[in-house]
Amino acid sequence: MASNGSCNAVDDHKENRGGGPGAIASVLALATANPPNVFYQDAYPDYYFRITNNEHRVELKEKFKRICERSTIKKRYMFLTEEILKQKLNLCSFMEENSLDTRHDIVVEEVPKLGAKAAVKALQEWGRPLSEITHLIFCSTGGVDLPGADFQLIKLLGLSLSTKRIMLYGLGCYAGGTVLRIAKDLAENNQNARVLVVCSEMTAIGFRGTDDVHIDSLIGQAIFGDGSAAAVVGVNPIPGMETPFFELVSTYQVIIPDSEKAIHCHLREVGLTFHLRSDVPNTISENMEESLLKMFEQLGIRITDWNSLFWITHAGGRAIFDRIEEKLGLKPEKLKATRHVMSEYGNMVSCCVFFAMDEMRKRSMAEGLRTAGEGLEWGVLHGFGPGLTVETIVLHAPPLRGLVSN
Ligand SMILES: CC(=O)CC(=O)SCCNC(=O)CCNC(=O)[C@H](O)C(C)(C)COP(=O)(O)OP(=O)(O)OC[C@H]1O[C@@H](n2cnc3c(N)ncnc32)[C@H](O)[C@@H]1OP(=O)(O)O
Repeated sequence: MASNGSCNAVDDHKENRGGGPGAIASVLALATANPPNVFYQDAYPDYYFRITNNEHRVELKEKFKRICERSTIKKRYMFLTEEILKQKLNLCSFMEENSLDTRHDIVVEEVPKLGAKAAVKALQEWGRPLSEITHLIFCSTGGVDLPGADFQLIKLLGLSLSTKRIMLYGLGCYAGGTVLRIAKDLAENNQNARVLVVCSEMTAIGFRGTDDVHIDSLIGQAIFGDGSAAAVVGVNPIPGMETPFFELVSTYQVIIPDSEKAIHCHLREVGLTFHLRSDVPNTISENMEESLLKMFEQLGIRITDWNSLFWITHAGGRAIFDRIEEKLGLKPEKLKATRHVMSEYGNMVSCCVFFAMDEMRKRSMAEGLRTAGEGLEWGVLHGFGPGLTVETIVLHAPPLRGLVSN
């Protein structure tokens, strides 16, 4: 990497801000959670074709096996168990009308609870009084309700009733970047703000059987999993009490032109449908470099090798990581955290970037590295999803100052 001086870029950024010096938001605590039920990918084709009553589709099952194998996923967690599905057979057909109520009964109840599981852990790690949480951003693809999952979470956690809430439904996989972008703006522009960010995603909104035609829907059944993640974001960390793991230096959201039909999902009486074109890996990878160059240029940093950064990328699908590596000349270890998330949990929509961030920081600390970003100072976080929408965040990882493995 060539730069105008790594830390200077952050200092310049601080000085240019209306919020005054020091007003740069950091991730101060982070945690993840999953439902208890684990599904191993090598056994999943048998289970899935049996539970959805599709065992007669022998060739399709073989194709599903190939997709599962090539996904590089080892296991996923899901709230829906065989026991539950046997009682809710309308979730097991391909397009059962009137299944939305069944799905909603589950996700409206369970999405806030799963979110609370991660939030409790993040708040514990943060260690400050609950009353210091000023804002809550809650994000979930499914479970639209009034009052929403944000309201339920306030009750579950016992947060102040005057916590300022933002509820984001239905964004999809780029939302991990979106919530951090909004958290940064809130934290940097409201004195003493501490923003609790929570993502909670459940496949119950779109779990379904299969037909012979819609292979993209079948890919969704092979890769998505349930999970939740939470982070506390704020400026001016209290020395000795709050640890800034990753500074959110700058953010960028863009729609890739003419890619509207590449990933789209629709909430119908049959639940959330999932549509995916096979050009997604190419489209995402081909459009990544331009945004990165633009962002680093604005910070006065010239990158000559993308391997000089640490990478936190949405665990969307194996073929996407392969194309990104090829396109940007990344060494295989650069997307290690993302590939780890894909392998151990599958695609958990908005939560994936937080899982990758947590994995990276824990590994960095366990290995005694200088920063939570694999010992490096600068990194990027990418969320991508319907639109195609890409969220990019430039991250700065300050020195860990003697923190040891947890
Ligand atoms: C929800 C959100 O908001 C955001 C998201 O994250 S959406 C999800 C984004 N993820 C993706 O786009 C997945 C990217 N794709 C992949 O990771 C890989 O293609 C994969 C794991 C699905 C398969 O691995 P692969 O190396 O491509 O294996 P490959 O042998 O070529 O494909 C397996 C089969 O799937 C089919 N296939 C792959 N992608 C397909 C697609 N998009 N549509 C239809 N069929 C597809 C192939 O034709 C192939 O069929 P045959 O075995 O009969 O030839």
